[in-house]
Amino acid sequence: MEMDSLIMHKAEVLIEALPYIQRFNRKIIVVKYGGSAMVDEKLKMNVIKDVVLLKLVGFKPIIVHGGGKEISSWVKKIGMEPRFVNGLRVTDEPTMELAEMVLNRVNKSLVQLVQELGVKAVGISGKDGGLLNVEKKLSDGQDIGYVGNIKKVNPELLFDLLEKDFLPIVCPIGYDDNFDSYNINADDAACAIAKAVKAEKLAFLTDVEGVYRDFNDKSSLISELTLEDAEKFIAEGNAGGGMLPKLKNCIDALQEGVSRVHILDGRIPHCLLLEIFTNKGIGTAILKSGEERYYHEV
Ligand SMILES: Nc1ncnc2c1ncn2[C@@H]1O[C@H](COP(=O)(O)OP(=O)(O)O)[C@@H](O)[C@H]1O
Ligand SMILES: CC(=O)N[C@@H](CCC(=O)OP(=O)(O)O)C(=O)O
Repeated sequence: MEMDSLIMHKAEVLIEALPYIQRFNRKIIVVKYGGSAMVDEKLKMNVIKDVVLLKLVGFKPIIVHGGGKEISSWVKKIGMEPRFVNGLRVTDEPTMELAEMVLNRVNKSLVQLVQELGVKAVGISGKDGGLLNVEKKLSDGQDIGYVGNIKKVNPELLFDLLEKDFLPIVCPIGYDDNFDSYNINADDAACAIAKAVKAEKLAFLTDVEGVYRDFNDKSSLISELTLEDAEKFIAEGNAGGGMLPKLKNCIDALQEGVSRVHILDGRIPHCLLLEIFTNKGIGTAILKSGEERYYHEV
């Protein structure tokens, strides 16, 4: 591209972003950053740069992160075999201890990256300020150990942090009423937090392009799903593995007041910016019927 047209193109990209910047000004965006999209430091930095940019242009982002892959690798290191039932980790006492250590470590590594970029971040778990109050979760009646079902969210601490211009980074560990520690699926934590703070947007960053109509056919990526489509998709058995809890959480979030939910490929550099600031968007958007995906007003 010629120098002049390159500069012009850059200006056009910024202008295209304008309605989105206006639309989301001072609005809360919850970004669920999955462990499967944390494969290397460069990728992590790209994701964090996007979130920092969102913050600096006036959005109020909250990161809720996972770290499932890293927990599994540490479980193996201590000679145990990771076990999952319906996408949830079977969490005995040693696994609980390890999961909390690993998630706290991931948490502080994200805090560091944000702060290296000059934005103030505070890393907390669901224990802090009573953010996530849980009860023991059973999976199809089966005892899967210290896995938490979120009973109540107390978002006060998050509002205080946002008010003081901090970027909150939350790891999915919580207490029950007896102050026993529980491991929470990070998608569940992100959804519960997005509902409690009435987020404008909830974006799941994962390791697939989005939702495929047929998981074995990579050309069947769905760019938009209505709530009803998503319910039908699940009922027909098309969502397996980790996508099932993710889609259920998407439906729950939309029904409980979150305006837009997205499933994005966190391995694509700057996937968040591409989704939020361009008229093309990427990944899968789950919308209420009649809602438009893009904003055009200036
Ligand atoms: N129809 C589908 N479309 C996309 N992904 C699917 C589908 N069905 C099952 N999956 C699985 O869901 C996974 C994403 O969920 P998960 O592994 O829990 O990610 P994360 O760690 O980001 O939460 C994908 O890697 C894929 O294997
Ligand atoms: C109960 C349960 O399954 N907890 C998850 C918490 C981390 C998580 O959800 O991480 P991802 O988002 O990277 O999958 C786990 O132990 O793996």
